[in-house]
Amino acid sequence: MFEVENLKVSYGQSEVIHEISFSANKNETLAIMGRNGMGKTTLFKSLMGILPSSATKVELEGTDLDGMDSYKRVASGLAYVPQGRMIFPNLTVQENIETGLQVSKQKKIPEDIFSLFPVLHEMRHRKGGNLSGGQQQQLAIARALVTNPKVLLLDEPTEGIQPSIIKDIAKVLNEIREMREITIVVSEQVLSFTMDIADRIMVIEKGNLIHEDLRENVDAAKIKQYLTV
Ligand SMILES: Nc1ncnc2c1ncn2[C@@H]1O[C@H](COP(=O)(O)OP(=O)(O)OP(=O)(O)O)[C@@H](O)[C@H]1O
Repeated sequence: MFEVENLKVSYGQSEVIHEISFSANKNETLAIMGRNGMGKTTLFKSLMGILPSSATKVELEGTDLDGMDSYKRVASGLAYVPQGRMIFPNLTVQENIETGLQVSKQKKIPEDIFSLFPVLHEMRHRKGGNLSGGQQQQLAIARALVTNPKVLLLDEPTEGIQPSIIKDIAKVLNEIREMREITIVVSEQVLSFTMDIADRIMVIEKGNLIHEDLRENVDAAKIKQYLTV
């Protein structure tokens, strides 16, 4: 279980995340949806320890992550696929994935990574910068997965990706959850995508979680309203 209680994040004097609390179970996918500027990236960066925050609890399966450096959070089981993917354009696909291996202390990329992403195997000697947006997204997910996370955080994975490829990303995230039984927390603006992967959908607005539905009870019209300006 991944538990966050009363998380606050500020830029200088300006508080942009206001005492957010949520938890996500093992083998659960939670989507946090909201428009641009509502605080999704700030929330994820603070969970990774990239931005300072205060909370009464940030815990992963009993391990207290609050105040921990990013690299220790990764070693404790948190992995992050940032918005914009942030792969290394001048490293090959294989080298990009290998940067994640340092954490898991494995030497070789596990076989299941290439079974999940056959295209990355085909392209393993190409430079990351020469991949399409969808392929780069797969690469960023693969790089995060080789750290053997218990929780995978993905910040707007569909951004800038064409609709047919969005379906593939949804499929692979469902496969990952089935294979590894991990927790996935994804920030998104595309409801059709989150309906394909999420067990639960929350809405973030101006740094507050203001709405929550189980997928089977989703009021699509209401969520779409929150997502349109
Ligand atoms: N470095 C920063 N300094 C000051 N304010 C910031 C900074 N980064 C973001 N903000 C503000 O924090 C709020 C939340 O931004 P954030 O980027 O987390 O939103 P988001 O939901 O991820 O949006 P997007 O999808 O556009 O990235 C916004 O009001 C934004 O202007």
